Amino acid sequence: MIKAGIIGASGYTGGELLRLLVSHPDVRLELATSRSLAGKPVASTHRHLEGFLDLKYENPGLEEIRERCDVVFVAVPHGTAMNYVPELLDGNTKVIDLSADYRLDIPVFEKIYGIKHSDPRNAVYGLVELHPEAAKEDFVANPGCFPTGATLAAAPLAAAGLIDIAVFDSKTGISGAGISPTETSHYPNLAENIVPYKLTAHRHRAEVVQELTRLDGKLRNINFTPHVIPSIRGIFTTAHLFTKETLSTEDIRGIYEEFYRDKPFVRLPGGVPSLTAVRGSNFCDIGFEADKENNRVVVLSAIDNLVKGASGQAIQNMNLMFGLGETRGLWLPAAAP
Ligand SMILES: NC(=O)C1=CN([C@@H]2O[C@H](COP(=O)(O)OP(=O)(O)OC[C@H]3O[C@@H](n4cnc5c(N)ncnc54)[C@H](OP(=O)(O)O)[C@@H]3O)[C@@H](O)[C@H]2O)C=CC1
Ligand SMILES: CC(=O)N[C@@H](CCC(=O)OP(=O)(O)O)C(=O)O
Repeated sequence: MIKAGIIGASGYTGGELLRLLVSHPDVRLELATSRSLAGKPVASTHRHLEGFLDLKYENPGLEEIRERCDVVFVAVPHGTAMNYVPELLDGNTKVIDLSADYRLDIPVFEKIYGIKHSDPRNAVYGLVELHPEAAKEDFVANPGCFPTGATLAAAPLAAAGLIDIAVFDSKTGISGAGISPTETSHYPNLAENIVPYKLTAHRHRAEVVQELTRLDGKLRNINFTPHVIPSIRGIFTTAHLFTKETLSTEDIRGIYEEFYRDKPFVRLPGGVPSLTAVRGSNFCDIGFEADKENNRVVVLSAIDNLVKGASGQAIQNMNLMFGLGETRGLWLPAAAP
């Protein structure tokens, strides 16, 4: 059994890691850390786990965490994960970081986040569908939630060198903002509302640019605008991809089917994808339609931000890093109505 630990287990992605790992056939949950809740039962705050685990939150030193765990998921805010990762990697423990600290080249990270990086190491970007080499690593940077949905929506056309301009319009549920309440998450501000933010310069744009330009070095014009919607989970992305050639919907289907062949968590169900069809699952559902008149392809993607956008994708990475089947413990349908 793989002994797994979670740093930052009291948060939303921590809770989702616990939910998925508690029934993973090859994992034993060894450790859930919290600075503020040490000594309290994990199920006293993650109420959905009542009856599933006896763990109590702990707050041990990094050396002890390393000794007790074969894998550690770091689920703390960006700018703080880099305080944990170097010492965790100072042994045989594998580490998957859910924060943004190791997703970008360091100069790009420092510019976008305004944070001085304290650790010079690089990590593989763990978007498994594009980076199978992550399986060979002991340390993986788990992708951002918006970039997962946006990059998967555009990757096949980028890899074919067909995109001229990419415009991503994404809508997220509020759990993307983490467990601490904010003005935006206050019920009267969000219910019956839609809140666009960081209209032209959201920090996740850099991840989408990094990944799409890896696929097509000539692609320059990449735009991203996020919105918060009054739902708890899910990211729905509408990508307007202006193409260099006129494509038909059938052309696009051929390109996407070929690109995502043997990628179990990307589905092309036909028609318009739905957040409810992926909620609680590790799937990314993609739909598309050609607008021949304007050389535009509209691609739609739906993910659960806490699963494919964070904790599920982290477990997908863990499975591959330990030589397990990619879908192990993750082959679950959505909690649709
Ligand atoms: N929510 C989402 O949809 C996604 C989140 N992520 C990333 O995953 C990471 C975790 O996100 P999320 O679970 O939403 O965050 P939360 O705010 O819900 O939880 C983070 C937890 O980390 C602990 N923490 C906070 N500050 C520090 C610190 N300075 N040092 C150590 N521990 C700290 C807190 O626990 P305590 O105070 O009990 O110690 C807190 O419960 C973040 O980097 C986030 O950006 C990535 C993809 C999607
Ligand atoms: C609604 C909301 O605030 N979402 C967050 C993104 C979610 C997140 O956790 O970002 P990472 O994937 O980089 O960790 C934001 O816009 O900053």
